[in-house]
Amino acid sequence: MPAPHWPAPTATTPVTATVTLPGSKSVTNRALLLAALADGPGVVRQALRSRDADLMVAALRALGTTLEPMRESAASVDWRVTPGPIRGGAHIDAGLAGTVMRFVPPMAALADGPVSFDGDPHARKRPMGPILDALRSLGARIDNDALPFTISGPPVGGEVTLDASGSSQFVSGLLLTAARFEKGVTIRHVGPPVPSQPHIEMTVEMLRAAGVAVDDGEPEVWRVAPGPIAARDLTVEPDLSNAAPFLAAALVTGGTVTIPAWPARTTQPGDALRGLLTAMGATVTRSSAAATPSESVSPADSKAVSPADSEPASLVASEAVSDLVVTGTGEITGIDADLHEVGELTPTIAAIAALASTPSRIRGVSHLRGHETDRLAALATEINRLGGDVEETDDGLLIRPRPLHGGTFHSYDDHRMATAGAVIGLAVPGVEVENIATTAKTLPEFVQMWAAMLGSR
Ligand SMILES: O=C(O)C1=C[C@@H](OP(=O)(O)O)[C@@H](O)[C@H](O)C1
Ligand SMILES: C=C(OP(=O)(O)O)C(=O)O
Repeated sequence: MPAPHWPAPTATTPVTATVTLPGSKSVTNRALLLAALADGPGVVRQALRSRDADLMVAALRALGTTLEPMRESAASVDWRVTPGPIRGGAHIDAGLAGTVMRFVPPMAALADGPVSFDGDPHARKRPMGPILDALRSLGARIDNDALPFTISGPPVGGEVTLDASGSSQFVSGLLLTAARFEKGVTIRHVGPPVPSQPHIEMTVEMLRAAGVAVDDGEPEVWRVAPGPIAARDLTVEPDLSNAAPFLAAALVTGGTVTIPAWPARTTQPGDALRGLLTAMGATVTRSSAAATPSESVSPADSKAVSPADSEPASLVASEAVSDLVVTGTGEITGIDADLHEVGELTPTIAAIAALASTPSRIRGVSHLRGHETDRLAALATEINRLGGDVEETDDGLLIRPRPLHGGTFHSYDDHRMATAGAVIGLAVPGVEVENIATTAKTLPEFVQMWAAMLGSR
């Protein structure tokens, strides 16, 4: 029997809360994969625990990597990762995780036997063609153009041309394993612009921090020399994209939300929230003040690893962090924004825009049709179901102000749709989110954290 819909809590007063977020999905899954490919045992601290991260852990174990928890809590875990010979004969469940279905196949191609992949029903619809074709031209054999498929190798590497306009993960996936291919890999993108550039920068930075030579000097070309990937001890930053719905609550309720440990410098696209929320009427500041314990919201775990007791930070981990403080007035201004580089923020920005007093236009995100669901269609359908006025365009959404009413907000198994419903529910009584449990993809404790933010625990 399906779980009952989640009645999204309405905020009756301005929210005042400090919200501590677990680790970034994108950094966690890159760090684990690189550790599995490294030249010796390494450590990944404050790794996220979530469905996508669990799927990555299971995939790496199936391929012969040993992952042992050194310290764990409900929301995060410090992993000791010991690489092993890459084992064939494995079956990998990618779930609905882009980082598993695009990052693991290049590693699996190096296994000593065939490796099969499958995922959730919708995962079979997510674009895979360009990365599978690229792996073929580098020497792998693959029996399909999407999930499910079986891959065998080994690929020797070399030069490949692909169209990565559908997903930056095609580039990141090849880059992460490229140094382990005999000839390395040169990737040349041909086609409309590649989205999510910060995620590619994240990949390049993490590779360089592991001693891999990456030349990205020529636009849309990435060259990775063959060589070892150094084992590291790194600490994962908090997930700034998952900060989005919580920070949205400050705008929607005219309150203040503080996120501790916001990195001074990061490749996470969530950092763009500072500018986006300012444009929508928030005041955004950084402060080094410690969180007030009584107001603090963190995933329910008494043993949580706090950034303060972690080991020395790596390049990717924050060398300097501060609190990010977002304050709203309750009045929201619409926005005209190209979210091409930060597409995963779109559902939250659209939810805030649906509550604004002026129209919004979101552009540059046609690739969102290949995400967990067609996010443009899903956002338009669900906001309009609540009485909204949202129009899909070729590459985005037009969102015009209109009073909303309660009703069911479908999540389409998309964590960011579910949290978008929660944001709207803050201001609109009677919103019920279908399948709120899908937030487990990247933030299993979303419901508890949301309730705690609203002061109802
Ligand atoms: O590499 C990554 O970790 C990600 C890249 C982006 O994918 P797309 O380029 O497909 O949007 C982003 O949307 C996704 O959530 C995570
Ligand atoms: C697009 C997303 O995820 P994935 O890594 O599965 O592509 C996302 O988290 O918004």
